[in-house]
Amino acid sequence: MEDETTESRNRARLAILELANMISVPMSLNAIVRLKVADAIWAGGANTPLSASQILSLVLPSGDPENLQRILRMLASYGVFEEHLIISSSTGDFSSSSSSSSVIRKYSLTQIGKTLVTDSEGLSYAAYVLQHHQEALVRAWPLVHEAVVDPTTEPFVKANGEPAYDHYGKKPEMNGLMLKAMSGVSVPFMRAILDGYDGFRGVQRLVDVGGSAGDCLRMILQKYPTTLRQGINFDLPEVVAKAPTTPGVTHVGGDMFKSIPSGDAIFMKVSH
Ligand SMILES: C[S@@+](CC[C@H](N)C(=O)[O-])C[C@H]1O[C@@H](n2cnc3c(N)ncnc32)[C@H](O)[C@@H]1O
Repeated sequence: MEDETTESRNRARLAILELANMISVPMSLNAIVRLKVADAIWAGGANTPLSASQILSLVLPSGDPENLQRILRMLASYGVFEEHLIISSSTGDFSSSSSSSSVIRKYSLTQIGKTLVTDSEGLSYAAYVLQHHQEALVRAWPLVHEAVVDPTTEPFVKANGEPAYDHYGKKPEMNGLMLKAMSGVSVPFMRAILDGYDGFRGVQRLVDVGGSAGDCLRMILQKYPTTLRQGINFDLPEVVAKAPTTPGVTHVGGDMFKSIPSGDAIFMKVSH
């Protein structure tokens, strides 16, 4: 039998513990999004390193800075924040020790952290984080093994009694969050695509199947204002009912499994 004390065996034990506790990472991310920490640190571009106490004073009337610091440290280890250790002679900050010279931990945003900052259009990846950790989805995760035991009913349905999009459609707050999450992810993605891709050149009537709020079509229309005459944003009726009015974009509600509108070109983009 293999030696139980070998280095590789010890590494494996640590790895399985880390995997078992992995849920703490997205849940911490969810917490800092709910607390709006990224916008507080960013402060219009300042991105000045702040202590947990300083961040807390910006986001809540009161709270526990030590617990916030635990979350910040955890996410710093995953590259969301940069931790700055500041040597101070004496402060009232909880994060410093009582000795005459102590260390204060401060946090700024990394490139990853900046994806959570609300931009001038009111968008960021924050809604995507929240969308992925809303209760209905979280309820389904412990049932993933059921997809193996009985694949006829997906875990989401077992947990919530109906398929995800039926569920979203009945809950305006989930529907709204889904629209915001998709816009937050798709606008920067589409900007990057359109920088180097010109496959929509010459298309006059373009259909986006599952187009959500219609952001992708809006951006394509902006790139081809003279040739692209009509964008058809096709999505579920509840979704297009909430989509903003956009010049050149016609919102059409329906079920893509039944039929989709015709066009010179039809595209479909998933968020990831
Ligand atoms: C992952 S989102 C992608 C949204 C958008 N294409 C983007 O990339 O930002 C999937 C979209 O498909 C839509 N959808 C789901 N089932 C659909 C159906 N049966 N018919 C039409 N649209 C559907 C959802 O409402 C949602 O807007």
